[in-house]
Amino acid sequence: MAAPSDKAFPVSWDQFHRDARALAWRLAGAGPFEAIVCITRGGLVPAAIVARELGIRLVETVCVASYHDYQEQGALQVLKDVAPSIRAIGDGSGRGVLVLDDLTDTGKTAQVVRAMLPGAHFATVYAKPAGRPLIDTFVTEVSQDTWIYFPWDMGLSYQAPIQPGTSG
Ligand SMILES: O=P(O)(O)OC[C@H]1O[C@H](OP(=O)(O)OP(=O)(O)O)[C@H](O)[C@@H]1O
Ligand code: HPA
Ligand SMILES: [Mg+2]
Repeated sequence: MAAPSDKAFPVSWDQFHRDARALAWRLAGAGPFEAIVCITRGGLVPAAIVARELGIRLVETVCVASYHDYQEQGALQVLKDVAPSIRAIGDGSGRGVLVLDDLTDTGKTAQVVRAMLPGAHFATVYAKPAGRPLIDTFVTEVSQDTWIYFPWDMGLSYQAPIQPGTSG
């Protein structure tokens, strides 16, 4: 089991939209892409934004789950594979396919999907150092001991002041 992350990187909807759009700008020169494969569930959100920016209407999912408890990675499960019609792109290599996820952490998820589509272009909005070598394009790198808090996982709540004992 990995050590719990002690730094927090909270991301608002606005910031996520800006960062996903910045990813689309970087990807605009890396294509053309015939299809997007998004790694659910986190990849669904950047996939919607990038698909809109790059005009890609063929969007497929590969369903992978590994973090079953908060900050704890368990056995990686592929719940749904990539459709044969998408695997056939690029003469079966995946060339011309854009694989999208919200982030790469240990890189294990990207590694499993890379084995399915070796020639595909892999992109994430955020990357940690261990996963970075598996990703072709990303926007922001955070340290390995940082936990990224996505807007769909959060709600408004009271924040204690940095200086203890000074709350009003
Ligand atoms: O690089 P790794 O260490 O493999 O971790 C990265 C993966 O972990 C999270 O997905 P998760 O399995 O939690 O499922 P979710 O997208 O449904 O939240 C995240 O969305 C990435 O897909
Ligand atoms: O830093 C993270 N944040 C959210 N989900 C994650 N899944 C793996 N790492 C992370
Ligand atoms: Mg995921």
